[in-house]
Formats: sequence, structure tokens, C-alpha cells
Amino acid sequence: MTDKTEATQREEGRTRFVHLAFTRDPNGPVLKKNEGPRGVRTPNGLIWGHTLDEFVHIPRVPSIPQYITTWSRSMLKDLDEHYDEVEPMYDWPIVPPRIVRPWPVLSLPRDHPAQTDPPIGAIDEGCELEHSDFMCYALRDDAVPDRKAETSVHRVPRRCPIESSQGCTGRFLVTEDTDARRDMDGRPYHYLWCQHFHALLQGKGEEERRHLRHQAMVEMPANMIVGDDTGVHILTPLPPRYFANGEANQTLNKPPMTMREMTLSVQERLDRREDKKVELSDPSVAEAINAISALDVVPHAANEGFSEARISASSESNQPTASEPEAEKVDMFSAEGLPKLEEFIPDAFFPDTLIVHDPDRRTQHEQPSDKPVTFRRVRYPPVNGKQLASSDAGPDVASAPDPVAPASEERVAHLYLKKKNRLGEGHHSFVYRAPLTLPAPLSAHSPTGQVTVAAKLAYPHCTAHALLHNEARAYAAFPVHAQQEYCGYNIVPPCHDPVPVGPVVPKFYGFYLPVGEDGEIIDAYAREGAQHKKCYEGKCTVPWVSPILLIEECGEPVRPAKFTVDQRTECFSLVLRLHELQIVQGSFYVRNILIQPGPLAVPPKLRTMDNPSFRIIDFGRAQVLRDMLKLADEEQARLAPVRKQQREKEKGGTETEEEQKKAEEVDERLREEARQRVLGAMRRALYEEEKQAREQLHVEDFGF
Ligand SMILES: Nc1ncnc2c1ncn2[C@@H]1O[C@H](COP(=O)(O)OP(=O)(O)OP(=O)(O)O)[C@@H](O)[C@H]1O
Repeated sequence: MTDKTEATQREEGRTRFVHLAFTRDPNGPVLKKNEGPRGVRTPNGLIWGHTLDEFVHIPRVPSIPQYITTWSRSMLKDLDEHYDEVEPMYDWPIVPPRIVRPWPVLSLPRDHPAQTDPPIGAIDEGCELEHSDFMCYALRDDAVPDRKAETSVHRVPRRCPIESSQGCTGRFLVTEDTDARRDMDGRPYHYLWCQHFHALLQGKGEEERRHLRHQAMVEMPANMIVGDDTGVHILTPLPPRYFANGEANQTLNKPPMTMREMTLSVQERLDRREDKKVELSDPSVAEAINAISALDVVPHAANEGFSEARISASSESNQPTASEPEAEKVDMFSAEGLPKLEEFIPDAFFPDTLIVHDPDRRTQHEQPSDKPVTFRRVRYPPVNGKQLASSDAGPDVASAPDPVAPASEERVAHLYLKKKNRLGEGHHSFVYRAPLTLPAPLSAHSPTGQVTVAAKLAYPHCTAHALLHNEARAYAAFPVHAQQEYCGYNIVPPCHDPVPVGPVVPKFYGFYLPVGEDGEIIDAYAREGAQHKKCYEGKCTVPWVSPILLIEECGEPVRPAKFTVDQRTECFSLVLRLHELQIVQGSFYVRNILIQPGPLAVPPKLRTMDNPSFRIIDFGRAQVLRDMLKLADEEQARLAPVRKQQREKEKGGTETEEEQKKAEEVDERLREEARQRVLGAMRRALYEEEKQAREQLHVEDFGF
């Protein structure tokens, strides 16, 4: 492999590009397009590398070195063409892509049965630690009442990487059976390895077992630990809350300094200024070490920074906690000082019912202004109505979305709308920054326990309602991975340069319709939309209460003329990734791409525009291929019996078996032709939108 750093790319300021070239075996196969090895990929199916050095230019035909494509290290490994010569270049292993979690603002009691994995409040500690199956999670814990002035981080063991059906309460089990809890010298273990970790150690060589134990022990929040294949002895007391169920005996073989650096680099990201005190102060430690002289005990440096680390992490942390809002003074409509929600709402707490406090009548409701309005969540199944064609400004007729069946215990959230909290406005809607109180006991690290979300409401025009419904349909079609960030880089064709794997669209927090006095959802658009099919955009005012689309707030519209070449490419890659999903946004203007400071994994105070995060918004005119195909099929399924009826009418009797068989073949051909028409329309729409995106983002045709 050779390094061929491209001077031109450096000149134009590009920092993300492929600089390694793989030399083919002259007898190697021709590498056909789209038939290469899969390697390790992100869930979007695109080529993925953990670092820029994990991408290479590789000739498709060994004898034509200038005809190259871009591959990742893991693809080279799968190809296995003298890969053994390549591997030593890397001093890190191939790892799978991992989800990068935004800075946590939600909070939930740790022992709540609906607690998630990773637990709510788990801080993303970067790839240095998070690729390990054995790390502990660092939990943000500034809602603990006696620590309200500080954000404390403490650690809980990660669950074992096993089938979810098996379940694992945590790596360590408190020893309960006295006999099983003693080592060969009769010393009691404090914690035993869980059955999964124990099984993992079985059958492995001594070196590997030592390594695995070491990894697991490094993550334990104690200063002095010794362990073996059964469990560990803790030489300094452990805070009991660190373990769901328990923990134990080994020699740490990694230089303590290395471990310390690893930990500090994570700490650093959270708060560089915090003074990390190393507390190896327990006088009983030396005594204990002597008592266990047969074991080579090493102080557990990795935990020094964490065991009771207190980090003044962000502005939110200096406020009273959710558990004790100052009820008298609290203004639930104020977005001031509230964190914006960037995490997914766990399924167990996704609101079914939204109580909307709307004294300014932003939703056009007609109740007394101080009376909240009840909304209920509805879900658009894959296709439940026609898509709007991008050229069609008028409303199309949609059948009603499905009400979400309430959970056994209804999940109720409160949304607070105020005119003064307007975030933006388009040609069809107002968007508000809205405080949201989530279903208890889910809460947030904020004075009122609220977070803010972007609430999009339709203008009182029939077309605006149609577009908002279509947008809800598009959000229902986005896969979860399009709303998540992954570590590393993708190659997003036809782009040749690696781009970060940020989310493409904002996180979706549900689509809500008003509920009448009878408790039924009022879907005015489904009921009356058909009568407005020919309405001219913006001219037809309707008295309908606006639906509410809740999404993640994602910053301000971009100004690409001021972007670096890397940023333009990154923005453009989002459009390409959207198109990979066979979804057209439908109104691609720079105002529909948002930018905000990043990275989102760190507290808002530490984010900068040096690491921006982009999103595409506004899917009112989106077209989703999957839905379009389903509609075409449904239309053909509707027409087939009509045709049959017609034929039998002309014939004056029922069809014979032979005639029916022939007719079915015709139906199938017509169905296929209809699908081909849809595919053709989608190809054209994708092509046109890519062209428009290039213009809007100042992206060249070649070499972008
Ligand atoms: N998720 C969001 N985060 C932050 N601001 C947002 C968000 N969504 C919308 N906005 C703001 O609201 C404005 C209007 O939103 P949007 O473009 O979705 O409305 P629209 O009426 O559908 O647009 P159009 O004029 O294209 O029909 C945006 O330009 C942006 O400033």
C-alpha cells in the first residue's frame, strides 16, 4: 500500500480524503461494481471506515491502476488479497461502527423496570472506551438531590454482549453462597463474574483470559482490585450503587499510566479544567495488599478520575433538579435554560397523549385560552394515503392515520406553546421551541424537568394541513439510523471523499391530532381534504385545529458560501444518503438544511462551529418510493376486479378458467408497468433533486 497524499486536495483545504492506494495482485480478480465484499458497514449499507486511514483507493482491474474505486480496510480483509501485508500498518483492530450518543439530558430512576441499555443518562465516552464490551457506562447524575450544584458521574457495568433474550443483570454478581465465594487460599470474593463473562473465559488461553479480565477490571470503580477467573477482591470499598447485582481477583497487567491517560482523555472532553484528585488514600489498602501477597496487585488508576468524579458539565447542572422544582416561581412556558431534547424518547415513555397548553391559540383551537387541549398520537403506517407529487401544491386525499393504541398505562406528556417562542416560519407553517414535560417518571436535567422540542404547526390553510400530514408520513418512513450519529466515516457515492456519519434528519417525537369531547381523534384533513383537492395554494382558509409534529430542534439554516470544502461535501452527502433511502425531500433549498454547533456528544457549552452538525428538514413535499410503490400496487389491486367485471359484462357470462389465467397474466403485466412508471418517476425526481442540491450547496460536478 502506498501513501499518495493529493496536493490539490490539501490546497483547496480539504482535510478528509483518501490518501492510501492499494497495490493489486496482478493475478487478482476484476472487482465488479456493487459486487465487492461487504466488510464492516453502517446500517445504511454504505462503505464505512473508523478513521480516514481505513480507506484506500483500489484498482478494479489489476492491470489498470488508474481505474480506481474506494474501499475500506474491512473490505480489503474480506477480499484477502495479501491482506496480511496490510494489517500490520494498523495498530488498532477493526471495530464495528457504533452509535454516538448525544449529551444526555433525560433522566430516569436507575432501577426503573423500563430502564434502557445503554441506561438513560449514559455519557458517550468516545471510541477510546466505548468500543470495549467491558467498559462501564458513565452516568450523568446531577439529579441526585444532595448534589444539585454539580454534575456527578458514576459508573455502572455494561451488560454482557449476548442475545437480548438471555438477559444479563451486569458483569458482576454479589457473592451469596459462602462456599463459592472463596478463592483457593480461602479468601472471600467480593464479586463473582456473571455467567456470561465466566463462559467467555472458558476455553481461552491464559493470555487471552488475563486480557479479558483486565479489560473488565479496568472499568470497575475501585482503586485496588485483584481478580481471577471466578471473581474479584476489592481492596478499597466500592460504592454499592455501582453494581446492579454485584462483582471480583486479578492482576492488572496494563501499565497504570496508560490507563490513567485513557480515562483522563474522556474526562477532558467533559471538563478540561476539573482537578482530578487521585484518592488512593485508604490506609487499609497497603495492609490488604500485604495480606494478599500471592497476587500482583496494581492500583486501579483508570478509576481514579471517575470513582466520585464531579464535573461541572454544563449550564444545566447548576440549576435546581427536576425532583424539586420551585413550584411558585416556575414558568412552564419558558424555554430559557431548558436543554433541548436530542435523545430518542424510549418506547416505554413515548407519549400517547399530549396535553397542549396553548393560551395564544397557536393550534387554532377554540377552547377557553386557559384550558389545555388534548391531542393524541397517530401513526402513519407505511402507506395510508396518497403522497403529494412534488409539483402538486394542492392537498391530496389521505385516509386517516392510525391512532396509536394507548399503552396499558397511558403515557401523558405536556407541551407548552407560546407565540414568543417561535423558532422559525415557512410558507406553510410556524415552528415553535416548546417546553415538553415527558411522561413520569421520565424527566430531564432541568429546573422543571422539561426539555424543549421543535413543534411544527400548519397555517390555517388546507394546503398547509396537507403538507404537514405528508411530512408526518415521511418521518414515519425514516429508518432510525437516519436519525442517529455513528462514529467513523462513510463513502457516499458518487462522492469519493469520506464524510462523517451524522444524522440525516431530526429525531421524530411523534405526530399528534386533536381529540374531541367524545374522546375521539378529530382528523379534519382526512374527513374534508377531498373537498379541497383543487384549492389554490394558500388561498383556502380552513377552521381546522392544526396537527402538531414534534421533532428535534437542529439549529439555523446554513449559508454554504461560507463553508469549507469539507463542510459542503458533508452537507451534500446528507442529500445523497436521503436519496439512498429512495426518499426525495421535494423542496431542496438551503433554508431546509440546518446547522448547529457540535459535537453533540459533549455538553452544549463545549460545542463549537468547528464541529458542526447538519440536518435536512421540511418534508412536506417528500416522496417515498416504498409508499409510492405500495400505492401503485393498491391501485392495480383495485382496478383488477373492475376490469374483470367489464370483461364479463362484454362477454355476457363468467370467464372460463383459461380466460381467467390469461387475465391474471395481463393484471400482472399492468401491475409491473405501473411499478416501472413509479420507479422511472422516482429516478427522475432523485436526479433533479441532486442537481438542485449541487447548486444550492455550491458543490461541483466532479471532484467534490
Ligand atoms: N427542527 C428544526 N429545528 C430548528 N428550526 C426549525 C426546525 N424545523 C423548522 N425550523 C425553522 O422553521 C422554519 C420553517 O420550517 P419549515 O421549512 O419546515 O416550514 P414550511 O412552512 O414547511 O416551509 P416551506 O416554506 O418550505 O413550505 C425553518 O426555516 C427553520 O428556521
